[in-house]
Amino acid sequence: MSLVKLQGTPSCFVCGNENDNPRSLGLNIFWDNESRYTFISFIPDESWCGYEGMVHGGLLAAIIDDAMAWSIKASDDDIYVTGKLTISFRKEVRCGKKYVAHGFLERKEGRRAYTSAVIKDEEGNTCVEGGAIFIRVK
Ligand SMILES: CCCCCCCCCC(=O)SCCNC(=O)CCNC(=O)[C@H](O)C(C)(C)COP(=O)(O)OP(=O)(O)OC[C@H]1O[C@@H](n2cnc3c(N)ncnc32)[C@H](O)[C@@H]1OP(=O)(O)O
Repeated sequence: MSLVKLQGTPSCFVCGNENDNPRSLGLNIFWDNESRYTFISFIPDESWCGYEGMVHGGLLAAIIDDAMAWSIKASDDDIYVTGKLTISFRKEVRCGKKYVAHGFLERKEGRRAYTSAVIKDEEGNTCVEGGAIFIRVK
């Protein structure tokens, strides 16, 4: 692994900082230059829950969205917004356990960027899978 820390977006709910967005999760985004994916490590706390002890799926979708957005940004300064987001929850994500998210840029076609992402637990099990089409803003 050869991880580079990306700057984050100060106001972002996922990768922002507490000064610009007190409600941000404040997650650090890294880019792996060798494997060419984003790397986000996190340990959810109880405030992330839907059902008790189980992390809210919408919040996991936000992390997946960010992991994919940054997989484009790592090699492209243009602004892309999420046009279509798909997500599959394969295994519950529990508060207090450690997880990693990876986002991959698959390909670009015109203004579209096709991406994918996963969230895995410490044992390497895939808990969440995502895919998205991002659209480059004119
Ligand atoms: C990396 C740093 C930042 C990290 C933090 C932020 C990450 C978070 C990312 C987000 O969550 S962004 C917020 C959620 N997304 C939005 O609010 C986007 C709202 N939608 C729009 O603004 C417009 O619908 C959009 C800019 C996506 C498209 O409108 P346009 O009028 O510019 O495009 P147009 O409709 O002409 O379509 C352009 C191309 O995109 C394609 N397209 C548009 N929407 C699509 C869609 N939903 N699914 C698939 N393809 C789509 C469309 O078919 C077409 O393909 P072709 O060029 O090949 O003809």
